[in-house]
Amino acid sequence: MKHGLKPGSAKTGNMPDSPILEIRDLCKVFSINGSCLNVLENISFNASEGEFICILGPSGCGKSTILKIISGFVSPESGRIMLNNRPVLKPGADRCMVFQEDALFPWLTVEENIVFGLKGKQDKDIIKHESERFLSLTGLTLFRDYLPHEISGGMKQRVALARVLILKPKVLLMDEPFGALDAQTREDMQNLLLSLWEKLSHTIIFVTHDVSEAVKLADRILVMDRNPGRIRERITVDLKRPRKIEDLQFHEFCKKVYNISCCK
Ligand SMILES: Nc1ncnc2c1ncn2[C@@H]1O[C@H](COP(=O)(O)OP(=O)(O)OP(=O)(O)O)[C@@H](O)[C@H]1O
Repeated sequence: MKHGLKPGSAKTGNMPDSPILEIRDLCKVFSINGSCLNVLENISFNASEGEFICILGPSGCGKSTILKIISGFVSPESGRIMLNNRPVLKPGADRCMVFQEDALFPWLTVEENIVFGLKGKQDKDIIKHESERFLSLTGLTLFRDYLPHEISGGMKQRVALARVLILKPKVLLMDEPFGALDAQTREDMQNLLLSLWEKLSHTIIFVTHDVSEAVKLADRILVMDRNPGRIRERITVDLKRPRKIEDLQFHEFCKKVYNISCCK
């Protein structure tokens, strides 16, 4: 059972006292052609261990910038990030990112891509063991010797997911990872991600602009405004899991979130 929850239940608003990730008062300004763009203003939220948070908002509201700041690749003007009570000041393997573009190494096989981050850090037996485990968890065992150009877009995203999960990050940062996939593959990937999350208990911060994707996946949804990017609303998704888009309750919840995210 993951993070002390009953299987099939969503978290309610009662988060443990000590979050794994604390984001406090993040502000970010980008300078473009001599003028300043106030991209993020006072972004604050916590994530509990094993929590699945979706950040939902319109294009340009700063969703990706939040992930880049958490990953340590972009510095905020002000504010702080604490991971396990330690300040985040630079990139680290405890925070891994999955993007919309798979960014696999085209000259490496599926298996070589998956174990790439372990090379030189673990001994051969452990790498082999972990490789088998993650190939199996992501349904890629039969495709281990294929090159990226020989597999489908959904399979590439499975490789991208396995490649970061094998590093056992504390926090998985996902930037519209399924945005380029067709509807059926996208649903398959959402289900795969949820099953991996149940087994591996990662904390996930997932960016999307798709309301039904956020409702299907999240324990909590942070709805953002733009210009400047701010958190307008925090919504606990108290629907039972697994969530099915054909259920009336799911549909009603999506309508509620849609109304919140669309009205000013
Ligand atoms: N390195 C940069 N230099 C200047 N401006 C930037 C930079 N990165 C992002 N921006 C600007 O910051 C704003 C927020 O960008 P960001 O990519 O975080 O938004 P987003 O909500 O993820 O958008 P989308 O959903 O379209 O990906 C945009 O106006 C973007 O042009």
